[in-house]
Amino acid sequence: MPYPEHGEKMEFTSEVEVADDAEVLFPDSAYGSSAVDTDTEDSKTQSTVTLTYDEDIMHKTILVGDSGVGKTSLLVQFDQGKFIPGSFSATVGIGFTELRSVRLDSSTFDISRSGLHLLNQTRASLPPVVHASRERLLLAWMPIGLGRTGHERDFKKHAGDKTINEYFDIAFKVMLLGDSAVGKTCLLVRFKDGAFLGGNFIATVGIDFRNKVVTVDSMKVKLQIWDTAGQERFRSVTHAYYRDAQALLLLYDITRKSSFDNIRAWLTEIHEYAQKDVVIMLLGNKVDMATERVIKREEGEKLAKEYGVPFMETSAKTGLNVELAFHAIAKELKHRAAQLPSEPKFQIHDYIQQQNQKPSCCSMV
Ligand SMILES: Nc1nc2c(ncn2[C@@H]2O[C@H](COP(=O)(O)OP(=O)(O)OP(=O)(O)O)[C@@H](O)[C@H]2O)c(=O)[nH]1
Repeated sequence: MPYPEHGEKMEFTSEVEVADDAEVLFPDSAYGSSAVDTDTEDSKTQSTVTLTYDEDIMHKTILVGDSGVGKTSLLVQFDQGKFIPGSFSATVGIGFTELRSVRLDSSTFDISRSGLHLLNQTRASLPPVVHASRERLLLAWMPIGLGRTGHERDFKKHAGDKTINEYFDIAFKVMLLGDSAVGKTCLLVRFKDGAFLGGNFIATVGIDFRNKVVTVDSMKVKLQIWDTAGQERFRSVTHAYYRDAQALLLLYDITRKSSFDNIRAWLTEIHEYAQKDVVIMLLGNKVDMATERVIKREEGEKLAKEYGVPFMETSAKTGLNVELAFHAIAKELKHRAAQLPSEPKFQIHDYIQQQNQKPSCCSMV
């Protein structure tokens, strides 16, 4: 059920038939997304199906079923065209495979700019009707995508996610939460690519993620950062992801009072859906818009203190405190996971305060 947004078009005229010489190009299986800059074409297969689409389409499909029924094998068959026999090893959590360009007959279904994310999850909704060959699977999957994230195209501009194969010692899942338009996507893009997404605001649809490896005390820490849609209508989608997040960055916009007032409701949701020991950080974003400020810094500090969470003001536009926010989270998570008994307990509040006192901290202007 694709969302009819951003001008995408997709038509299915009849039962899918695919030529035997169908071939998958550029398969990729990894955590994270990457970019291949190829042109998008409208495509047809042997007159029985007509697909028309543009680059703005994003398809996400979830494989569901009991443990051991063959979800992973089906995905590997589709992605790599082979069956991996041997001892069964259960999927832990969730994984995904992304296909970026798929050749079918003489036409090329180029989904490189948006990606096809096939989520492999033990319990979820949206079971697709599938046929057990990768070409048929593709066509079975294509029409049931979840939509796309609004900034996908802008992500791609920043040329690829090099962290896919980057070495890391330990990985954590971090989520960005907060009302729509507070700057979650911009904060992520600033941290990941060092760039600011100005221009027209395009709301995130559903959820998306990007990886970044940071070094904490000589350990490589991979942050898998999930960017959620702030709009109410996507809330039930994003709730499902809270459970296995180790850290949550909760944002409000210092120029919009309602986004600050809603922080209490966000914290209630967090307490309902997230792990009890999840690391939470409150961020007042858009601090560069000083003349339009309606929420004082002290108000943010007071609220954070009330809930016992660290706080800072950020700007995705100038980069102020963006690195610091993610590094503080990475440090806290790393210390929790790999703290030597001899080491003193890491104090995230103290760390932020110390870093803020450094004269060169923390802007990338
Ligand atoms: N001046 C300024 N503008 C910002 C900043 N961060 C984001 N914006 C702008 O605010 C708007 C919303 O930013 P997004 O990052 O897309 O907001 P979001 O929280 O991801 O929104 P949803 O995807 O709907 O949840 C965009 O027009 C951005 O350019 C900032 O730090 N300073």
